[in-house]
Amino acid sequence: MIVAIDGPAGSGKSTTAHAIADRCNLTFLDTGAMYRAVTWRCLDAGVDVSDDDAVSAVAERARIEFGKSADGQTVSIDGRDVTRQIRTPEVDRNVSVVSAYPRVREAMVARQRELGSAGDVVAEGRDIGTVVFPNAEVKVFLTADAAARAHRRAVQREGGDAGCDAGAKADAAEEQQILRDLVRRDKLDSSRKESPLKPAADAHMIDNSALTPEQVVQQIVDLMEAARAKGGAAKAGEVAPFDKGGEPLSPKTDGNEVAPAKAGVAKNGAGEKDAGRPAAKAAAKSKAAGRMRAFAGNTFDDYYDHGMKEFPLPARALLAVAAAIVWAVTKVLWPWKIEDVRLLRDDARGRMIVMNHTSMLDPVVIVCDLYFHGIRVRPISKSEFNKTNLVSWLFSRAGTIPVKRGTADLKAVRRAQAALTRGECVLVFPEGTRIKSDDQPVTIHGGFALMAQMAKAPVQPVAIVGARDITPKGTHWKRFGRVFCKAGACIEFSDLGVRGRKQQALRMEEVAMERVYALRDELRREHPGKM
Ligand SMILES: Nc1ncnc2c1ncn2[C@@H]1O[C@H](COP(=O)(O)OP(=O)(O)O)[C@@H](O)[C@H]1O
Ligand SMILES: Nc1ccn([C@@H]2O[C@H](COP(=O)(O)OP(=O)(O)O)[C@@H](O)[C@H]2O)c(=O)n1
Repeated sequence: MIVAIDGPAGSGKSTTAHAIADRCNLTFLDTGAMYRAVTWRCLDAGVDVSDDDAVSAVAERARIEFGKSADGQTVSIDGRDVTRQIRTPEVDRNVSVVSAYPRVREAMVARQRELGSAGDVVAEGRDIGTVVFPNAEVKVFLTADAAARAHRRAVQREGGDAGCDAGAKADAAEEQQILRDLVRRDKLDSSRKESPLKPAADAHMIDNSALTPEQVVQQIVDLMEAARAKGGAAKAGEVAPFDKGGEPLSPKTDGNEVAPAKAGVAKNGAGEKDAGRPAAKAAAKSKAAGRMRAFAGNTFDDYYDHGMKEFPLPARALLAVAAAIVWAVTKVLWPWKIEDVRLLRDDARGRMIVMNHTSMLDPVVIVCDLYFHGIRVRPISKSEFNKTNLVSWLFSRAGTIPVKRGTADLKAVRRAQAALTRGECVLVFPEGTRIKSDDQPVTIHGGFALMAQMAKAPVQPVAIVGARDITPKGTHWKRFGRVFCKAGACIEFSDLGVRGRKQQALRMEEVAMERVYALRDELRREHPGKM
């Protein structure tokens, strides 16, 4: 299970996350400590924190590790233990500037996913529920009023603990200064362009101004239990989820792995035991984590296994240029428009997008539109397309995941699951082939529901009309013409009204395709003559 705790400074995230990790035997991931460590490294090395490039270079090169000591968790950067150094007022004052740089965030998020990859994590920070683990089963946004938070921090600086001692006092002038710094940092964190501090749409808000730490922990443990009951852990005899190595997951893991584990994260009392778990073992073996290096002999599989934002720089640059060209050309030749596009763009979660299939323009529309809104889409493509190395090369850089049709291609299922869990969208055409006329027989391939279910991701229906007309049956000529798409609301497994994983997957197949065809029919009514 992944538990995401976000909130402003001094709201009790670390205290709460630490206690939950201890109580529920989860890995504790303190993401703020990572931004602090980078900030400390820059200050220590005399790097100007207002220099985006210089700071980003430090972050991209940094090796950040967590460890354990008698006092709790330790953090080191490039081999230096900086557990205490990262908590100074100087780091406090500079960390929000450092954490606002996009390349710093990209490097930290990749490392956080890597550290959390074996699953069973409680991670705390500012963007955990929105960006780092958007498919976390439990998301909490902790708040407390600013004066209470400043008081807690002032007491903490003086070696006390407001959580244990409600009457603890701190120096009033110091407290005022902390309050000013904290309000300034909250403002910077909430107003930055990249991953600002904000609650995820599905986060539970907990204002703990008047709650004890124990009460907060209990509330979250209750939410975890409710989530577990709702998710209905995979039962014996039903669809068995698979880990990265192809082994069925143990009942304790839940398929929420995002990428394989590497050593270095402090696990609360479960280190050795976990190393023996099949999922963790297999994950440790795989290479699918962290940024890929350019010209390092990357294979096609490396591309299928990595997040698109982890592709090497030349591949990302190529994709940006290709997306811009394809967008411009298709907009001129077949002016296309997506109705209700907000439903697609304004959701940070990894979603399984399902669509009717009429032409090669269909994936282009979705992939390009979402690309320019920061959302990466992985189309599932027939492996028959990959006839030559050149095609495989191009398709792998475009983010496609190949599937061997007519087989239970578990590799493709696991790759799609990993992509969804990372927060990427996966695009599937369940009709399997381009449908050129309404009397063409259609067989729906339902694997998409299983992939979504394993990643605990919703399914989003989309329909397209008009694209069929640009390549009429029997010709290769392309006609000009307008193309219309329409996005539907996400369908959640929990809203299907059926119990049991198998039944839910079957129902999802039906409901999702019904919605796709209902959207298509609406488009046909709105744009008479478009098929
Ligand atoms: N519910 C609470 N009531 C009172 N004090 C709290 C509460 N939760 C945390 N604290 C105290 O506030 C201080 C800051 O908490 P911390 O967990 O470090 O916050 P954050 O990680 O959000 O910055 C700590 O000394 C902690 O013991
Ligand atoms: N996920 C995260 C975590 C922290 N941060 C940044 O790192 C700073 C320090 O985070 P922290 O969690 O250690 O801060 P406190 O809440 O403990 O004071 C924050 O003010 C943010 O600027 C972030 O941008 N994203």
